Amino acid sequence: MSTIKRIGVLTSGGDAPGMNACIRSVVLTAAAKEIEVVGFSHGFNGLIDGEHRTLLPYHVQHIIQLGGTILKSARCPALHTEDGARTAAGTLHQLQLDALLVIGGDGSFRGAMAIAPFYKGQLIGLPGTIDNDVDGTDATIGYATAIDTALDAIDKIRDTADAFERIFLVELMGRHSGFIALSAGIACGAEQIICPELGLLKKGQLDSVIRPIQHAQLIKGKSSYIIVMAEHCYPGGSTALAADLSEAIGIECRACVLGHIQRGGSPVGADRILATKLGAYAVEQLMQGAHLMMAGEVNHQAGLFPLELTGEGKKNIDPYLLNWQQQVAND
Ligand SMILES: Nc1ncnc2c1ncn2[C@@H]1O[C@H](COP(=O)(O)OP(=O)(O)O)[C@@H](O)[C@H]1O
Ligand SMILES: O=P(O)(O)OC[C@H]1O[C@](O)(COP(=O)(O)O)[C@@H](O)[C@@H]1O
Repeated sequence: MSTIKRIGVLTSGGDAPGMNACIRSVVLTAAAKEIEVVGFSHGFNGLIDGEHRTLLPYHVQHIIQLGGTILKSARCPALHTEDGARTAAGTLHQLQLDALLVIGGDGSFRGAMAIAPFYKGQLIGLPGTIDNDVDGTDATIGYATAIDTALDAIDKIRDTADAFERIFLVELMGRHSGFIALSAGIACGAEQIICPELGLLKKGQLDSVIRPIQHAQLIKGKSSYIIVMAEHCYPGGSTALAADLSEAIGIECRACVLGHIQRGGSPVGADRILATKLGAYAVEQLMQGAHLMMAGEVNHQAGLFPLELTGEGKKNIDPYLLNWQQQVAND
C-alpha cells in the first residue's frame, strides 16, 4: 500500500513539445490513484519562490496538443547554491509533498539531485528536451517534434536552394550533440551533415567540407546542396561558415539558423504518446518507492534509470546512419 498522498511537478530547462502532455498524464494518473498534484511555475524557481498551484484534471483538459508548458519553464541559477537547494526542499516539506517529479533534461536532473540531501521525499525525473541527449531513454519528449519542425523548414529551403542552385547551411539545435542534426539531415536528404560527433571544425580548416561539395558538383552537375549542421560546430556558427566557404570556393553560400522554432509547435503523435506513457509510469513507480530515478523508455519498454547516470553522454547518435551519410550521401 503506497503512502504517497501529494506530489509536486515542474518543467525545467529548455521547454519541449510534449511537456504539457506529460503534465496531463501525471495529473490524470495521480487523480485516478487519489493523489493530489501541486504544479510549480518557472522550473525550480517556483520551488524557491513558492510559486505553485494545485492541478486538477480539469486544469489539464485539452492541453495534450499544446506546445510549450502550462507551468512555464526556466533555468534557475539559485539552485546551484546550497541555500537554493535547502529553500527548495523547505518548500516541498512545507507543502507536505511526498515526492517531486521533474520534467526536463539532464541539467534539471542534476538540480533534483542537488535538492535530494535536504529533502526526505522521493525525486523522479522525466526526460523532456528536444536535444535527446539524455542517457537511459531511447528518445526524450520533444525530440520527434523537433525533427519534424526542422524538416518542414528544410524542405522549404530546398525549394529556394534548387531554384537558385545554391549551397545552404542550415543550423540546428542540439546543444553539444548531433541527434537532431543527424535525424533531420537524413530525413531531408541533406548532401552533408556536420555534427559534434564527427569532430568540431576549426576556423579556416574547411577541406572536409569542401571536398564533398566539389565532388558533388563534378559528378552531379549544378544543383542545390544542403549542409545540415549542429550548433557549436564552427566558430561563429553557420553564418561564419557560409562566409568562409563562399570565399574559399567562390560559390555563394547562404546560412539559415532555425533556432528556437525547433522548440515550439504542437507535439507530434510520438511525443504525445511517449509523454503520456512516461508520466503515468513515473507516478506508478513513485507509488512503488522509486527515488532518484528517471522514467525512460528503452526498446518500447518503460523502465527506471538512475538520475545520476542520465548525463554521462553514453547514448550515441545512430552510427549506421552516420556512416551511411558519410559513405554514400556525402559523396
Ligand atoms: N549541477 C547543478 N546543480 C544544481 N542545479 C542544477 C545543476 N545543473 C542544472 N541545474 C538546474 O537545472 C536547470 C536546468 O538545467 P539546464 O542544463 O539548463 O537544462 P536541461 O534540464 O534541459 O538540461 C538549471 O537552470 C539549474 O536550475
Ligand atoms: O533557450 P536558450 O537558453 O537559448 O538555450 C538554447 C539551448 O536550449 C536547447 O534548445 C534545449 O536544451 P536543454 O533542453 O538542455 O535546455 C538547446 O538545443 C539549445 O542549445
